[in-house]
Amino acid sequence: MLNLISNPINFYNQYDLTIQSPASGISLKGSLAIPGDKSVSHRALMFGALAQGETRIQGLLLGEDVISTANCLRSLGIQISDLTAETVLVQGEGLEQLQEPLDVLDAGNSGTTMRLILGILSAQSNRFFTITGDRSLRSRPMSRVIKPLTEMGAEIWGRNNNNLAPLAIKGQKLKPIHYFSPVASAQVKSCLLLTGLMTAGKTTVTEPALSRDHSERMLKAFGADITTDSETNSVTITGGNTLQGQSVIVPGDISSAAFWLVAASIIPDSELILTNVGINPTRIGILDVLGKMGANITIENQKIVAGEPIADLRVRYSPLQGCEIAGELTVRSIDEIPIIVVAAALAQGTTIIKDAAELRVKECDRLSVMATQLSRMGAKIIEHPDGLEIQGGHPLSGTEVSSYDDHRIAMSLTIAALQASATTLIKDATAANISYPNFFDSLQQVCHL
Ligand SMILES: O=C(O)C1=C[C@@H](OP(=O)(O)O)[C@@H](O)[C@H](O)C1
Ligand SMILES: C=C(OP(=O)(O)O)C(=O)O
Repeated sequence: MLNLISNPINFYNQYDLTIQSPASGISLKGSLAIPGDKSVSHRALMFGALAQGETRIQGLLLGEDVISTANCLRSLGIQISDLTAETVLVQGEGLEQLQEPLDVLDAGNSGTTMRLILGILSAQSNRFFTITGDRSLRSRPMSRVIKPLTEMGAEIWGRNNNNLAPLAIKGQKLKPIHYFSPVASAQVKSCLLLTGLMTAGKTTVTEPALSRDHSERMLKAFGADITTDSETNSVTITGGNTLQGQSVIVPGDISSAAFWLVAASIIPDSELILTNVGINPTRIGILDVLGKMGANITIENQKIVAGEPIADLRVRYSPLQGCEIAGELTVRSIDEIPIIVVAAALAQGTTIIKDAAELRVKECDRLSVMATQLSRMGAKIIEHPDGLEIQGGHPLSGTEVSSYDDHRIAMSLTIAALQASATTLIKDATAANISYPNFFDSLQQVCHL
């Protein structure tokens, strides 16, 4: 644990972090309980709201994105108990019982909240809804869900030819479709599954590669009629089945564990144990990427909890080599690419990341921001339209960098700064609270001088 007198990690003010490289270096040691999975937390709240009876959620993530989902659902008339309690209770109202809110719903910074809720609202007949978000979310494409929803008969209006929030939705009775999504996106798939749940007949979504399948698993557990076809990456829901409230145990988020997996791999003499991490096969691209790079990670105490596989991950320092990441591996590590860029910058040799154009429409343009901010610290990165080429092994040195208010960039730059010489100032580092509220406390806990 850090001695506070010589603590090199300090908040410079309310938002910005400084990390000063200590002369003797640091190492990371200890055990961390990883906070709840963000994707699973959003779904537990939403499916609980649509179910009959009570849903009990243990391990809900208290990140700002999940709080946005809870606030939207409360504005739609759903009772949700104190989010800080060990078990959060959601009193479900059934499939089409949401109330018309008196004000604009606010999805904050959360793409998952906005896209999944659009699927629910579109099918709430004879009610009118408006939804917006923060500056980042108002610039993210919503036509990817509005287009298929409109094919089902939904009425949705927005800026930029019905693409950008604020959006207005008039709930309707809808008709089922078979949608061939041009992007592998769990948000598109989950949005349409939710609409399909409330629409008579069979709604099918086929995607070019399998995106995370938490909705399929959890909807099935709540009693929905869902079938999947792994050969065609298709999922079909038959509408009309009521959902029944369930007990959900949220696994630790592997996307949050990823920062520690990379940090301990690149910082000499480190060893961390990350407990109760979700290892759903659609989410563990980061383990495959780090495996290809030569990381030393072992998976221990595997078990299935509430329909999701979990395990403890032990990671020890190990010199990394560059590798290529493309195709379905990119899809399975999509949120981890920013921290993979840090691993690649400190690895020997070249890393090539392809098929990652989706990163340009996340909370910020994550390809461009990681390339520019890490290059300011001395990394050698070439940007391509759909990816990055990182020439590893160039030493990093501290300077002023910005998170662009993106949680994953904030945490990735923090880990890079631990291996940089001199002092790094990370503007808007507190963006980390979107998905990892105690990230900096955990960092203090495992940092050893
Ligand atoms: O469904 C989800 O919970 C998510 C899906 C992914 O987005 P896309 O569906 O846009 O790929 C991911 O990037 C996001 O962090 C969470
Ligand atoms: C892209 C992300 O989330 P969302 O799309 O829900 O804003 C993320 O958490 O990295």
